Amino acid sequence: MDIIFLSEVKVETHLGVPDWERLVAQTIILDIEIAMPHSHSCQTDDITDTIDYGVVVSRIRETLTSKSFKLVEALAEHICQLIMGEFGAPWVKLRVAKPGILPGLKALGVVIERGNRNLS
Ligand SMILES: Nc1nc2c(c(=O)[nH]1)N=C([C@H](O)[C@@H](O)CO)CN2
Repeated sequence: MDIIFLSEVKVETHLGVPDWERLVAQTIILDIEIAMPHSHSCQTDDITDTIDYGVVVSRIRETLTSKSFKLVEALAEHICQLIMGEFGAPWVKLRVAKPGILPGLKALGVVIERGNRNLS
């Protein structure tokens, strides 16, 4: 299985349980692993045979600027479903970190995996 990774992707979004928290956009940090449906591009050297990671980042930024979530869990689910649904990835692992929310810790958040990495 081949994996595309996107490390420490900073995205502006409206997120938080209390209503006041969602009034102003905050920066979240994503670490993403995306399984490829096949490894054809390793032989063909052709961008159309793979998942274009630039397009993935653009779609994530686009959707997270237009949407608002209360829970990091719900935001993470939305991003995983977007990547699998729009880009045909059979498996995604996503870490969503909210920095600077609680005193005494750097960041908090969730890690979720969706799909089946053995399908690729
Ligand atoms: N499991 C979770 N717990 C909490 C979340 C969350 O998204 N998932 N969010 C909050 C608040 O938004 C907090 O980060 C700031 O007030 C609390 N707990």
